[in-house]
Parts: sequence; structure tokens; C-alpha cells
Amino acid sequence: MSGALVRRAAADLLFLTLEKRRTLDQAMAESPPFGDLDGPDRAFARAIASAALRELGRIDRALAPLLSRPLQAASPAIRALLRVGAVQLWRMDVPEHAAVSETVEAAKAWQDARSGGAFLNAVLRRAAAERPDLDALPVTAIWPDWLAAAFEDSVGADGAAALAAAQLAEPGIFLTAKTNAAAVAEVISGELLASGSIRAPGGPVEALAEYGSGDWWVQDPAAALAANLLMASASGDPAKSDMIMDKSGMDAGKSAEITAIDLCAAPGGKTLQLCAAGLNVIAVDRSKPRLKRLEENLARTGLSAEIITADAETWRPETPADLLLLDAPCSALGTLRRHPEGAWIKREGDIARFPDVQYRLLKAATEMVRPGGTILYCVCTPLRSEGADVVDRAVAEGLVTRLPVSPEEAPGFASCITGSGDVLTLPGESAEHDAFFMSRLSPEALK
Ligand SMILES: C[S@@+](CC[C@H](N)C(=O)[O-])C[C@H]1O[C@@H](n2cnc3c(N)ncnc32)[C@H](O)[C@@H]1O
Repeated sequence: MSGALVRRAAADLLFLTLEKRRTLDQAMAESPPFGDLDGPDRAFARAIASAALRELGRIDRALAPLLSRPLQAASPAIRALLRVGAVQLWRMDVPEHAAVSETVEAAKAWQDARSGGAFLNAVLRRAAAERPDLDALPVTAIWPDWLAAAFEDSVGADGAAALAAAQLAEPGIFLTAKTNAAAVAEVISGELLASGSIRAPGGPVEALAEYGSGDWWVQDPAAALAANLLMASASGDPAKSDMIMDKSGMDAGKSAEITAIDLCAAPGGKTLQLCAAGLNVIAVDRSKPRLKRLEENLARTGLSAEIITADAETWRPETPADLLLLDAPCSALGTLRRHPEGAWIKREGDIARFPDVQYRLLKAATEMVRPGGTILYCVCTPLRSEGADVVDRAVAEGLVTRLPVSPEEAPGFASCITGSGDVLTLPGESAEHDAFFMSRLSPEALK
């Protein structure tokens, strides 16, 4: 029976994400059938749901010819079980008998699916016999059509295909070291990358040596680049060049003379970087629960920052800062490889509201930085509307000018520098990271 309960739990995770618009993490926390599992059963249910979400659009397209009516016409419970069955057969090397019979059995344990058992059985048997070649479908068919079109419009067909290919691969775990990245890489048997991030060996993060020591935190290499580019501008500023130190030889006393505002800071991955470099950091966010996580992260790493709960559109510092990092709220479509359900939870209309919010926050940021200071605007999405278009608008309005990023400042990411000197971290053949847009700016208005 446990095999059927695993499929029932996996289908519930799909039901909660795709029908109730929960993230997979929320679904795992909320789902009673999933909550009843433990050990390998739990891991297997999660693996089935993750595999289905990663490639959902292609699975649905391959299911369509096996059905006499559109997949959307099936009940939500049967739809979830069809996807659970198909992904086991087509992507997970689960023996045919187990994939079909345990999934059909799961329908019996689910009131909403009970009447569809015979239909489910018939379709999954055909799915097992016909085994469509998912790889023959376009890679961008993993997403809803509107999203594939939006990516292609922003980053071209090749860029969209690269994003899709990155989503199909199991994402690695990357760390940022508090001080000595080489030492951390050695302790955890990881790989020190040119960017300074560390690729952790496979397996759960909890299994890494010295987990919880506070010497490192989990952070994508592209996310880490944003704070590094901001700090690189201070080290290149003659007035500040002796104040910001390489982390390994940091002079905290001098670095603390530089004030950095981390706007939209929580849960604080970038705050930790700025603090670890010895800056005097003010972390601002409007979400109390997220700031609580930031506080916990600071405590775990033994770092400190001034924490302010406020709306960044109206809050202003007492004294303008030297540096400001604006990690603006965004569609987060650059992190789909870690959260593939986002492609189905987010709606086109939800995403359309971000550029105005981002512009208002960037405008507010220009009023928080001293003349000659630096702003780093970043978003974890490759959509041009949330990235270069927002910055272009602020440039056109005379609010900011670009401080282009040079290849030497972006080790490991030199190929991601755009013609305007911004950075767009599309995944490459040899590089694995999230898709961020970042632009380094000088506030014009206060000059
Ligand atoms: C992309 S997340 C920030 C991630 C964070 N910088 C990090 O590296 O861990 C965006 C944050 O913006 C915050 N936020 C959104 N609108 C805001 C506003 N008007 N004022 C302050 N914070 C805001 C959200 O609460 C969220 O924590």
C-alpha cells in the first residue's frame, strides 16, 4: 500500500501547486498525505512532484494525444494523477507495473479521483506502451506558451532555450563564505569558482561539514555577484579605495566607514555579504517575518546590521549612504530551475505590475545615496521589462547614469556583461547559476 500512498502524496503536491497556486515548499508543509510519509517514501513523493513540475508543459503535450478530451477537462485530482503516472513512466525509470498500478491504486485512496480509476488505468497503460519522446518536443514547451514567448522576446530563442535547459537539470548547491572561501571549499570538499562562490558536493546541505557553523551560507553565484559589483565600485573609488578590503585581508575598522543601505534586504543573503566585508549596513524591508529570518541569519553568522522595517518607497535615511543595493521585488522567473512551479503559479497579469513598482523603488533609492555614491539595481528575472527597461526609464528621466561593469570586476561572469555595461546572467554551457539582471548606477539627481 505504501507505493500507492506515495503516488497519492505526489499527486496532492501537484494539486496544491497547480490548482491552488502554492509553492512546492508550501504544498509540502500543507499536504496531509505528504505529511503522513517519512523517510524514503517522502523523498520519492517529492521527487515525482519535482520531476513533473520541472517539465510540466512537455508532459501535458505528450499526454494530449492519449486523451479523447483536453487534459483540462479531467477533474483536478485525475489530472494530477495522470501527470504523476506519466512522469514516472517517461522520466523516472519506474518499472511500468509499479508506475501504473500504484498510481491507479492511489486514485482509490482519493475521494475526488475514485470514479476516474478506469480512465486513469487506460490512459497510463497507453502511456506505458507508446512512450512518447519528450525530448523531441521543443525544450521551451516545458513552460506555458505565454511565458516561453515572454522569454524569447526578452532574451531571444537561444537564451530562452538555455533557460529551459537549465531548468531541466538538477540544480546544484552554492555557498558564499563569510571570510575565507578557499578554506571553506577545502573543508566541505567543494569547488572554489572564479567568482568566489563555492560549489558544494552533491547531497543535502545539512550533510556538509560544519553545517550551521556560520562560516558560510547558501547563495547562488549570480545572487552573490550583485553585492560584489557594488563593493567593487567602492574599491575603485579613489576616495574609498583604502576603505574596502578584500575579505581575506579585511580591515573592518576602515570598511565600517562606508555605509551601505540594503533596500529590500530580507532574508538577507546580500546583507550578509555586505556585513562580512566590514561595511556599516542598514537593512530595510517591509516584511517582518522575512526580516526575522534576516535577523536569524545575522545571528548564525555572527554579523550585525541595523534592521529597519519600512516601506522603501517612503523611508529615507538620516544621512545619505555611500552604497545602496536594491534587490527589487520581481517575477523571480530567473530562479525557475529551483522553483519550476513558478511558471504555472504566476500569471501574465501578476508580472505586468512589477516594472512600475521597480521604477518607484529605484527612484526612491536615488534619494538615499550621496552624490558620487553607487546604486546596484538587481532583479532575479531575465525579463527585459523588469531589468534594462526599468533602468533605461530612470536614465531617460535623468535620475541615474550607468556605471558600466568591466570584465575584471565580474570574474566568471565576463560573458554576461551587456553592451550597456549591465549584467544579465543567462545560464551558459559551463556555468550554472540563476538568471539575474543587474545594473550599476550613479544617482544623477543629487550631483
Ligand atoms: C528579492 S527579495 C530580496 C532578497 C534579499 N535581498 C536577499 O538577498 O536575501 C525582495 C524583498 O523586497 C521586499 N519588499 C517588497 N516591496 C517592498 C517595499 N516597498 N519596501 C520594502 N521592502 C519591500 C520583500 O519583502 C522582499 O523581502
